[in-house]
Amino acid sequence: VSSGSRSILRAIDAEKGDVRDYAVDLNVTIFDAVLRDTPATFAVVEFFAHWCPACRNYKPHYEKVARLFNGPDAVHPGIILMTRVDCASKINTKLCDKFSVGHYPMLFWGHPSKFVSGGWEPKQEKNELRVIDDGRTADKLLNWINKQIGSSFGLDDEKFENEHLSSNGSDPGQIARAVYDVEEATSTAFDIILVNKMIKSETRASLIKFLQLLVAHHPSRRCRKGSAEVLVNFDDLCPSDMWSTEKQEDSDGKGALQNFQICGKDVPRGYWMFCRGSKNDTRGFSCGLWVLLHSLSVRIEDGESQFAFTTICEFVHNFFICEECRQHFYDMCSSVSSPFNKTRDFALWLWSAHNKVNERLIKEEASLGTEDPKFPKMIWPPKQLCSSCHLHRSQRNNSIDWNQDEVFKFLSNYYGKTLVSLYKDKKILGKAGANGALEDLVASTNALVVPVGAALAIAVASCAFGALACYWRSQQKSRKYFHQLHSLKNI
Ligand SMILES: Cc1cc2nc3c(=O)[nH]c(=O)nc-3n(C[C@H](O)[C@H](O)[C@H](O)COP(=O)(O)OP(=O)(O)OC[C@H]3O[C@@H](n4cnc5c(N)ncnc54)[C@H](O)[C@@H]3O)c2cc1C
Repeated sequence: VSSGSRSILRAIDAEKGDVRDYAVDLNVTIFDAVLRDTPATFAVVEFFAHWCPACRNYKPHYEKVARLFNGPDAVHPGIILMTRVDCASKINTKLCDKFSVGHYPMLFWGHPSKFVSGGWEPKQEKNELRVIDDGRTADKLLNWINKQIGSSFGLDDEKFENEHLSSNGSDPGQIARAVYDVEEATSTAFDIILVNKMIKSETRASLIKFLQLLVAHHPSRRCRKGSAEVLVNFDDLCPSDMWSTEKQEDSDGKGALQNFQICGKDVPRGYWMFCRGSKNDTRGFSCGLWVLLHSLSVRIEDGESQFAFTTICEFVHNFFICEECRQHFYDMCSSVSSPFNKTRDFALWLWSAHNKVNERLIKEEASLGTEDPKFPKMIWPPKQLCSSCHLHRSQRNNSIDWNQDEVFKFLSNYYGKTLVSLYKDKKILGKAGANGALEDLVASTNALVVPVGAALAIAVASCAFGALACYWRSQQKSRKYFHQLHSLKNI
């Protein structure tokens, strides 16, 4: 779930008495955004009225089904978004009229996008939404759904015994679901940085460099936008005394960044679509971080490859809170002797570094029994994903001989185009308003607007440094003007 997902998650997390609500409460203000941006393939919308006794009695049935599909603990995540709209709430009157709601509860089924700016007419032949006519109990509703999509979901399905959690080892299309994980990993990485107070004088520059890389090359537009906002307001958001005792008292130690969401407030949390493990606590963030790093590595230009290399090495070293991981990664970074000057070389280096980690973990996890049985570590990509990448297996040490041109081609496609192929945030930024300059800036993928290497040069920005610098300068000017005005008023 993306846009509106914070409200969704709040709704999902809301505890009402002891009964947890899984269905997402929608109203007219968030209806389109939530349905437009959910990563789920299907949606159910229940129109009801809070005063209607039949609706009250129906609620536990609906919730039993919603439990399977909604929320971070969903048994079958990312397939169906279950929502409800209270037609007795005045603001929703027009919305309910659009769907010709004639009785309560009335349930609709369809592709989420078909609900957006849409409606339903009883007599229209080509209705793209269907009324669920046989969903009066949880059993019946789930049966109806199973018939629509050929599934065999059961009300008693438990988390992680999930036949739909297909291992992503053989289907290249699966990576398209990871764009939401990359957003979640980015947000999580920044949360970790804040909670652990990792922005220090010696790590600031490396964070700024990483933000630059994100502004220019993050596969998600809203993460590019958020990163640009952090970057241009860096001094305000991350003042050098941000962890001082005084500041901590009034801001829980997170400084002005506390309420800032690097990828916007609506990114999915706790979902891990591509990176969801079949056991609790496997995969998730570290998988999402790898996917983010690979996706950056194939998006950079040749001329940025050395910058990307040092930036990622420093980021992992300073901010990846897994001591063993960052130490191993740092060792691999340190063993590189000559600078990168091609995207290809850096992308292949990162791929090979990841495979070295995989190789180590294959043995380690097998001996400790800590592997995720559905997602065993492997030297990657397996033949099923890219047969042309494999030349043959060397007899001597059983290692794989790779066709590196093919591997690079595969990586570029997989972490480039395919990763963003299902992405739905195209309209997320809305109209260019006060932040127009910033929005233009992140409008296109690979909008390289910050001259890479100019990290701190933004602080002495001239417009020659591009749109971001211009934007930063205009911010500074209005800020200065505001301060002057403020001091004048005080006089
Ligand atoms: C920088 C970094 C260093 C780490 N170091 C360690 C460590 O030292 N010890 C440790 O226990 N854990 C380490 N981890 C965590 C570990 O690598 C895994 O992320 C974690 O175990 C979850 O594994 P996973 O099955 O989700 O697949 P991951 O290894 O996280 O991979 C995610 C996805 O990337 C794809 N992939 C796999 N291999 C490659 C490759 N070579 N190139 C491109 N794509 C690939 C696959 O689709 C896979 O599903 C590290 C993580 C990161 C981000």
